Amino acid sequence: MTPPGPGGRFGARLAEAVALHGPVCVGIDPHASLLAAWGLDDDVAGLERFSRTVVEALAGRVAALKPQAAFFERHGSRGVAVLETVIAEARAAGTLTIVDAKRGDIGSTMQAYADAFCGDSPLAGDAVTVSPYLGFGSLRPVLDTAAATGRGVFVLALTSNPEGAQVQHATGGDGRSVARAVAEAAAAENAGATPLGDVGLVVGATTGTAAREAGIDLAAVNGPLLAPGVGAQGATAGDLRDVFGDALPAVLAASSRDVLRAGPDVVALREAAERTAAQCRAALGS
Ligand SMILES: O=C(O)c1cc(=O)[nH]c(=O)n1[C@@H]1O[C@H](COP(=O)(O)O)[C@@H](O)[C@H]1O
Repeated sequence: MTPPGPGGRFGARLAEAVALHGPVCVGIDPHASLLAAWGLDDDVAGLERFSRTVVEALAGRVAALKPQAAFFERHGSRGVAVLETVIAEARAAGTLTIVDAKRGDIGSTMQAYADAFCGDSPLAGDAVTVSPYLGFGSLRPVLDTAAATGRGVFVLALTSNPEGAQVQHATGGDGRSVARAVAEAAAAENAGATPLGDVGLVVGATTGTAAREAGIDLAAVNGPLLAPGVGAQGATAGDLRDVFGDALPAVLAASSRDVLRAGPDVVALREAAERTAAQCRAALGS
């Protein structure tokens, strides 16, 4: 049975949210060091206070929130329960969530991940990040479940970390790099969708001209382009132009620590998110 989705197609809902709030997604990454900086203990109560403060500060004010599952999982099942609360509270406030879980496995297991993150489960947000390194085809269950429930999928293509290049720029027998093959497979999923398809890519804001050099036509992907790395990893809003070229209208810049450092004061968190959104809007000309 197809579980009920969150309402409407993801690509369209994201485009609407970006038009309203700007092209920025704020990551909820409750690092132990951030909990300490906020005067909270590194335990489930601290995690919950931190995460709910971010939702209270930013829900209804940013295009999307991106909880990083690892920071919840490191607290065990009670941490995962906090992640479920974050997803539910953001949804109640009408704010999209991208659950950053970066899952990837053989197809039969991928269906279980699809059920968890795109099905009738409290861990299902509006979109999920996935890893294509068991083969793009292994993602089929999550692509199909997401499509059936109105959710989105962000597939790693050119990640923001320097080590990613070793795998992502490797060339296959057909002469295409791994990243280019991933981008073209995503484009095939999004063919004909307007204004944006539901299968996005992750392309780090730190990757400079790598996409162009690899012959990747990011505009042809016709899906949202999640660009982490703005702020703490050294990328600026201005770098987005170089990275994305004529694909800029599809970009959703992501920043976590750079915004979260402004907390725990909710007004300061809002100002930090607004500042990032204004810089990205200016850089993207949107
Ligand atoms: O999928 C992601 O969001 C992601 C992909 C990537 O290539 N690089 C990357 O940093 N991320 C995530 O984006 C967040 C970056 O956090 P900050 O560096 O604090 O802004 C982390 O949760 C990362 O796991």
